[in-house]
Amino acid sequence: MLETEELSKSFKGITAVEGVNIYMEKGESIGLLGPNGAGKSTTISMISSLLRPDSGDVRLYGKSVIQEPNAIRRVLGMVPQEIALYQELTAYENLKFFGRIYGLRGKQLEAKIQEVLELVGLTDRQKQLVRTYSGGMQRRVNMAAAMLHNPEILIMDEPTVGIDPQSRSHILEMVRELNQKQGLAVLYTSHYMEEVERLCDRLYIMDHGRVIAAGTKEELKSILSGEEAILIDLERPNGGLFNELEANQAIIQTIETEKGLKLIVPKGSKMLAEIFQAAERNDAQILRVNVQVPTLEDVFLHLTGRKLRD
Ligand SMILES: Nc1ncnc2c1ncn2[C@@H]1O[C@H](COP(=O)(O)OP(=O)(O)OP(=O)(O)O)[C@@H](O)[C@H]1O
Repeated sequence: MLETEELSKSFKGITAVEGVNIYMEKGESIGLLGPNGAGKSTTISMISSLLRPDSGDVRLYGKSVIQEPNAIRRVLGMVPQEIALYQELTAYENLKFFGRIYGLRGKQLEAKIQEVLELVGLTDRQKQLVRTYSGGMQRRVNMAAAMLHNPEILIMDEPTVGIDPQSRSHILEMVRELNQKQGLAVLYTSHYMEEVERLCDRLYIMDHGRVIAAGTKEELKSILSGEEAILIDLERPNGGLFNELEANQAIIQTIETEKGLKLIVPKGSKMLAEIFQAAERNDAQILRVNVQVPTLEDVFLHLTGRKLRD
């Protein structure tokens, strides 16, 4: 249905996106995952025809979006990262305004406004000024606005950044239902691994403007199928232990965590005795040790050498 061909974009000599190929089938839920500055927003701006690529193209049902931008605007609902609403109008008035831009009028517009308000759970609050809403509620109005023209594809740019946990959970649930029950195709960008794991069928991992890995969650995790993670909770951080483990050739990666350390080791390697000996040598108090199968977070770390969020 939708695909990009070698999309590239630079800003004043800085490469934001380079050679990105992404495709999306009808009704699919795709995640675009990467740290800040990876090029996610730039990519979706080009997909939605808001930004012209330096080279490459976007195709909707085989036709170039650059040549026919209106075709994608008709089928696409876009929820931008920034809240794009009139603060001094009510949610209802905002939706009326956006509905008119989409060419909706009269009873049809009225019915659609009520339908999308219901969808985002704001029917009861529709007559209140948007500025009195929480960030999460404003984001929900943004989503409602993106749904007014019955889009086939919903693109969401980090929709849960900076909002309260209740609204976050509400948004995730809503997106899942729209995708699974109504067959809406979703392109979801995030730097929260758990969100894309919950929502998306397939993932593209971006870093420094490029797609560095793509596939289903299972496919991506199989990159690390030969590895496992050992989580070590320490009474307090211990630099000596970290340095010793980091220097150990048998350990693939040593990462500091909130509670202590995480080691990526070859599957089945019998490292525990060695870890306890190292702890003793460094006077480190181990509270708990857990062995874990790799997560998508580990896959990201493996591919980039960095954590998703610092
Ligand atoms: N309009 C612009 N002018 C100059 N540089 C830009 C512009 N838009 C993006 N960039 C740069 O391009 C790179 C990619 O940015 P982009 O916003 O696409 O990343 P992102 O993955 O969406 O990150 P974030 O989560 O922070 O939005 C960054 O280095 C950014 O500073």
